[in-house]
Amino acid sequence: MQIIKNQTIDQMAKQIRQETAATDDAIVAAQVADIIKNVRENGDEALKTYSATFDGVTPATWRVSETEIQAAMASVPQKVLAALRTAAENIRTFHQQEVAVGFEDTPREGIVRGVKVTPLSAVGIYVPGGTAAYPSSVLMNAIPAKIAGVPNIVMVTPPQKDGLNPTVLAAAKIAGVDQIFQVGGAQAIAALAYGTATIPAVDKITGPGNRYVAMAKKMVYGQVAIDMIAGPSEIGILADDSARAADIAADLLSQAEHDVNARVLLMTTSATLATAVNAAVAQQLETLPRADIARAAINDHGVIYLVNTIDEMFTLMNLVGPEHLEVQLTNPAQYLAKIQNAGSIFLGPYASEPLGDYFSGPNHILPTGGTARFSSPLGVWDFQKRLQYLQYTQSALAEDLPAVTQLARAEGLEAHARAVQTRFNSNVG
Ligand SMILES: NC(=O)c1ccc[n+]([C@@H]2O[C@H](COP(=O)([O-])OP(=O)(O)OC[C@H]3O[C@@H](n4cnc5c(N)ncnc54)[C@H](O)[C@@H]3O)[C@@H](O)[C@H]2O)c1
Ligand SMILES: N[C@H](CO)Cc1c[nH]c[nH+]1
Ligand SMILES: [Zn+2]
Repeated sequence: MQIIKNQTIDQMAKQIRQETAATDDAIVAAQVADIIKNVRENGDEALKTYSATFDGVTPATWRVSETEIQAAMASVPQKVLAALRTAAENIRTFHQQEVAVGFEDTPREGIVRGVKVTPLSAVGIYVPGGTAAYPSSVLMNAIPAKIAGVPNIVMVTPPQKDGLNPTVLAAAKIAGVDQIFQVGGAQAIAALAYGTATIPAVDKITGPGNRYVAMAKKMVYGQVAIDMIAGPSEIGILADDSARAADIAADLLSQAEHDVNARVLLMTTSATLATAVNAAVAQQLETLPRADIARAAINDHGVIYLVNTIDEMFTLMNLVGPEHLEVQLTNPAQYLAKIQNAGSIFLGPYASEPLGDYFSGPNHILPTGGTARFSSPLGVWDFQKRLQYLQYTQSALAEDLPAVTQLARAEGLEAHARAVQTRFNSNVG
């Protein structure tokens, strides 16, 4: 990894801003715009072309049948099913605490105002499947949707030459997904946004994916809602001399192996640790099955910042706003207050990032590319919406009438003033 040292905090901040901006690729944008247009105009025919081109296979049917799901379930080893079920339970107990409830109040006699919360009617969940299978992303998407009460959860995932990964289908069964379609990439996002003859249009699309998927979600926003930009994985680690180089290297590689575009950062006050982490990364890469992907990510998007103080680390990491942030500093919990921008935070020497990817309960669908400045982890809140309501008695209306008509006329909106006045007149009259 490149080591940045002997620079001022302003110089390092400038480099971080440049790296973050570089993730929004104009070539990808143009390609994805084309795919969306084609799917919108040509529906399933366009899906066939893109599946053949990008996935090397056009499935005989887009929809996965119940028989295929049952067969997949039967083929998954019991130990894997047990682990999936325990993970599902941990995710469920965590997310049940996120349920938003409405309220109703009576600010004065005769006035009732409130907010009612309702689930979205139909959501599309994207489950990645380009270079790896992601049963964990099925659980992370579908369980919060289920808790929110969404009646129609439509899953899409890229087709595979040998059929869909059985553990992905088992996870969908465990989580209660309603329909599964084998289509991936930007074309799947376009299909969910606009609908095709076989794939239903939904109200919101959630879930992670590579840069094509992330760009497509960004582009269909407005036609449908999206959860966030959840693109290629990222990890930022803050470490001092108390951290073990081998542990840091392992966690950096855990995210680097996702994608050649994954971003991995270490900020440390220790020059000795920086050198040791670099050596450990090189050594661990030698035995990693997905070394090619991880090496490309480390070489192209891997940086170690050697900083002067712990405060500098937090200032710079808040500029990055990484998807995952590990705090491997002495007494890590004391630093929570200093963190403003990060998707998910892992404190101390034992909270290794993959615990969050698979198992412990917090969601692994998280904002990337610096968007943790304004986005949050996927949660039950993403599958709920709010409606407001208001009711008045006649005497409450009489009391508020003068102020409301004043405000309407101050805006030059006479019809508004008359609407309220008329209601009052007709009711007294
Ligand atoms: N941010 C998060 O919350 C989070 C969580 C899990 C995974 N991830 C990320 O999800 C991604 C998974 O990526 P993946 O590639 O394995 O699966 P994917 O399903 O995201 O992407 C595969 C699809 O990309 C499309 N594609 C591939 N090359 C293309 C090209 N040249 N032009 C147009 N489309 C193309 C194809 O349609 C293919 O089906 C990784 O980047 C990983 O880091 C992010
Ligand atoms: N680290 C990914 C989010 O960036 C989530 C994941 C799923 N499986 C393994 N990892
Ligand atoms: Zn991961």
